[in-house]
Amino acid sequence: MRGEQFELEEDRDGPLELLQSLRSKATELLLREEWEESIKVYTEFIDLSRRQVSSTGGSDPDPDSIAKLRKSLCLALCNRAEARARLRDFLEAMRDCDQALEIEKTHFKTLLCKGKVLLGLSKYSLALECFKTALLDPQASDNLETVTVYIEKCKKLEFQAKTGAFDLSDWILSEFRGKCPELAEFIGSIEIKKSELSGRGLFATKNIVAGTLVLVTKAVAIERGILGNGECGEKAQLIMWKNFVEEVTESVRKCGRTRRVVSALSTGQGEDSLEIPEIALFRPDEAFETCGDWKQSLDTEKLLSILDVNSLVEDAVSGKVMGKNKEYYGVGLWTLASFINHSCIPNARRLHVGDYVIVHASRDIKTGEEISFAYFDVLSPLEKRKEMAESWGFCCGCSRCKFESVLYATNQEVREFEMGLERGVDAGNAVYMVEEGMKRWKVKGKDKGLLRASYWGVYDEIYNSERLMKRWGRKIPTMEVVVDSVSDVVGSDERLMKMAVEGMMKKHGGFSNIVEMEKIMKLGKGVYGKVVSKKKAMKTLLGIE
Ligand SMILES: C[S@@+](CC[C@H](N)C(=O)[O-])C[C@H]1O[C@@H](n2cnc3c(N)ncnc32)[C@H](O)[C@@H]1O
Repeated sequence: MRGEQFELEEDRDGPLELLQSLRSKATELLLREEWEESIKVYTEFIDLSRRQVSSTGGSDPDPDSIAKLRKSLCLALCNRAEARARLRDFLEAMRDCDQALEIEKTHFKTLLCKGKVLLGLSKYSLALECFKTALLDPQASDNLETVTVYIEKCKKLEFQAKTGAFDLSDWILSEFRGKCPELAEFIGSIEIKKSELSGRGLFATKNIVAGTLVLVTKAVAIERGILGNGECGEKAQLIMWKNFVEEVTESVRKCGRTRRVVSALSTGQGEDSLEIPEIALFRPDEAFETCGDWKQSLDTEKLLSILDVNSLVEDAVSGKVMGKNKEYYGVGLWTLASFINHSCIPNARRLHVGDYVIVHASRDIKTGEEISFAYFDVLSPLEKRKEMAESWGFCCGCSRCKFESVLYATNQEVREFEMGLERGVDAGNAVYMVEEGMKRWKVKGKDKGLLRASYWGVYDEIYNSERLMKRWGRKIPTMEVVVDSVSDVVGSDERLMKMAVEGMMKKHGGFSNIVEMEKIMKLGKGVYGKVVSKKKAMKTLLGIE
C-alpha cells in the first residue's frame, strides 16, 4: 500500500496538500481496520480529487498531473470498495469498483476486490471472469497464488450452484476440524406457489429422491451465543435477539435485493393475499440486476413481524447443526427457506453449516408435492401438536391433523386411550392397545404410521426395555415394522435412525446384515442428505464406525 502512495509532493498548493493528508489518514484508518471512518475520509478524498481533476483539466491541462490524480482516484475508489466490502455493503462496494475500473480497466487490486465482492454476492461466474481478467495484469505475477486460489474457489462454487453436488464427507471425517467448507447458494427443482396449508409454499417441479438437496441459502443475518440457564439465559436470548434484529436491519438497509426478498416474506397476516414471487428473485445471478436498486423501504414494525414469523433456530427438531459447539444457540433468517410451511407429515429436513442452511428431502417427493419441514416435534400426539402450532401462531392445516381430528372427534375409545396415556399407563399395554385399537378403528396401511408417530413415546419406551419386550414383544409389531411405517409418513428422523441402529446391534451384535444396513443408510441419507456421499462419513455420523 505504501508503495502506491500519492506522488504530488512537488505541487505545494492547498488542495493537493489537503489531498495528500486525507489520503494518508484514510490509508491509516484502513490499515487499522476502522472501516466506517476510512470510508468517510476516502469519500472526502474522492470528492476533492474529482473536483481537482475537472478544474485541472479545465484551465491549464497538465497531462502528467491529471494522470497522477486519476491514478490516485482509482486507488482510493478501490480502497473504499474494500472497506465497504468488509462491512458487507456489497452494492456500494461494486459501484466503487466499477468506477475505479472506468479509470483503469485492468487495475489489479480493484479486479481482486470486485471478484471478492461478486463472491460475497454469490455471483460465481462473474467473479471467475473478474479473477481471470486480473491474471492478465502485470501485477498478477507477484500474486499468482492468491488469484489461483480464488479462481479454483469460483470454479468449485459455480459447479455446486449449477449441480447441487455438495460433499461434506471430508470435513465430517476430519471431525469438523478447520473452517467449515465454503458453500454455494443452490436452488433445486422447486417453485413458489399458493399452498393449501396457508399463503405460499415451496413445491417440487420434479420427482425428488430422499436425500437430494432442495436448496442451499446463506443467512441474511445470524446471531449465535451461549445462553446459560434461568434468568441469565433469558436475558442472553433477549440480547441476541436485539443484535439479530439490528443485523437484519443493517443488511436490509444496505442492499436493495435483500430488502426486496425480505419484504416478500410473510408477517403472519393475510397470507392468502400475498404476492407469489418468482423463484428467480432468489437466484443471485438473476435477481441482483433487477432489484439491486430497489428503493422501497421496510418499516421496523413490519420487519419485526417478518422476523417473528420467519426466523429459524438452528437447533430445531427437523434440523441438524454441523461442526459447531453444541452449547451454542443460533437464530437466523434464510429467505427462500422461509417459504417452507410446516407439516406434521414433513418431507424435508435442514442442515446448518456455517451461515448456510441446506434443505434436503427426508423422503421421496413427487412432482407437484409441497415441500415441508417440521417446525416442532411431530412424533407427538395431536393435542400436543396443536399446542405447539398455537405457540407458533397458527392452526395446522395438514392432512395428518385433519385425519386425527376426525378420528378423535368420532371415537370415544381414542379419547379414553389418550386420557390413559396422560395418567401414565404401562408403555407395553399402551402400544398393545393402539395396535389392537387400529384394527377396530379401521386405521389401515400408511395411516397406521400416523398414529404410531403420534404415540411414538410409548413405542420408544417398549423397544428400549428388555423387560417390556419380554412381556409384550410377541403381541406387538417388530421395531423394524414400526420404524418403517413411521419414517414412511414423517420422513427420516434422528430418533428413528438411532432406534434402527440400536435394534440392529442388539439383534445381530454388529452391522453385518446387508439388508438392514441398507435401510439404516437410507434413514441416514434422509436425516443428513446427500451432502454426505462417502459411506465412511455417513457411518461416522450414524455412530457405527
Ligand atoms: C415461515 S412462514 C411459511 C410461508 C408462508 N406460508 C408464506 O406464505 O410466506 C410461516 C407461516 O406460514 C403459515 N403456516 C406454515 N405452516 C402451516 C400449516 N401447516 N398450517 C397452517 N399455516 C401454516 C403460518 O401462518 C406461519 O406463521
